[in-house]
Amino acid sequence: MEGKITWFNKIYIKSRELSGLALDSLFCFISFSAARMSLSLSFTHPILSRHVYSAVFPPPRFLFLSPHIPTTSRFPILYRAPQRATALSATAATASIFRDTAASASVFAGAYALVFTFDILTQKELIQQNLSRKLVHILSGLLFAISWPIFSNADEARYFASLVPLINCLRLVIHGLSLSDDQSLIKSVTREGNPKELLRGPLYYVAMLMLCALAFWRESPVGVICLANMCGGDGFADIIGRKYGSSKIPYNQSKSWVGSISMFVSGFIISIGMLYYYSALGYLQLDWGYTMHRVALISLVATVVESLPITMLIDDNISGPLASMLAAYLTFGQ
Ligand SMILES: C/C(=C\COP(=O)(O)O)CCC[C@H](C)CCC[C@H](C)CCCC(C)C
Ligand SMILES: Nc1ccn([C@@H]2O[C@H](COP(=O)(O)OP(=O)(O)O)[C@@H](O)[C@H]2O)c(=O)n1
Repeated sequence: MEGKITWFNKIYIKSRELSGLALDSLFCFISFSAARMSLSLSFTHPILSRHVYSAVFPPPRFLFLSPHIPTTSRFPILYRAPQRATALSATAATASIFRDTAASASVFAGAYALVFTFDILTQKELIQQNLSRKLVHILSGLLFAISWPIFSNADEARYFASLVPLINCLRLVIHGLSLSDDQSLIKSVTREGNPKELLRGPLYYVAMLMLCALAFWRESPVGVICLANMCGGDGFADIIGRKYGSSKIPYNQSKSWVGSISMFVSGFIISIGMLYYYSALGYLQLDWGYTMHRVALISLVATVVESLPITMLIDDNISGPLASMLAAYLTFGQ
């Protein structure tokens, strides 16, 4: 089946060189119909370097072999992926800059609001300080990754988005060195209220957000999977492991089986959720059969690395994300 399909796509590509839109549409329609009729058609074609869809999760409404022409999304605030390299006119470029500046400001305001909200909840003793910090850990990175589609389709959009973690890195350094005092930040983000704590876990965490936005952005599954495991997986490992983790891991008495299992399950579920979000907006074309297996492997790698007794050598906000990034890059190849 796979060999025949490879020949089919070679014919399709040749026909695209020789014919016009008519044959192009015909082949795409036939390919699309064949793909949807199969139970789990999945192949990667070296020329196309694409994964086609399984019929289980029908692809978003666009031609799965050809890039999709941007259309107005069901959610006008979110941009669908640009499917053909369209030269941006000067007007469009200016509009993109305004759009991305506004998006950066909004996301930055969201970051402030998130930390301020949990500070108030902690001050009013509505939630414990440890839980507050972990919820900030879980929500900050995931909401940051979820916000990426509000930026424009311009190539520079990722740099505007990365301004937010960059400014937060500066904020953490300034307050971590006690050059200025921000008790709201210190209480929401540190364990014992020591400003110097800002220079370790939180700083590495925000640096990873910036790295994922710059290096992978919306067009690669690697960044969102990495953040799903660092933010969601590690966050729930702490919350559930701290509460129910009586049975410790033999090689690391500060970590528990329940905590690690929680990390694996939440990292996997949140990764799939993020990938489906980006797939639904047209940024990713995934075969869900293979994707599920790959994501499970990546979450397992992240969980094992997080369980290792190496925190004194390297913070788990560095080791975990880097391990996830490497595993995701090797399995997804992009
Ligand atoms: C508590 C945090 C990290 C500590 O991790 P660990 O030591 O417990 O392993 C998270 C620190 C978050 C930071 C202060 C704020 C980051 C904001 C982010 C760049 C943008 C979020 C935007 C979104 C729309 C809320
Ligand atoms: N795999 C894990 C991870 C954390 N935990 C629990 O969560 C607490 C904090 O975990 P951690 O040291 O990784 O915290 P962070 O470095 O992520 O802030 C641990 O002391 C454990 O009680 C667990 O039981 N199992």
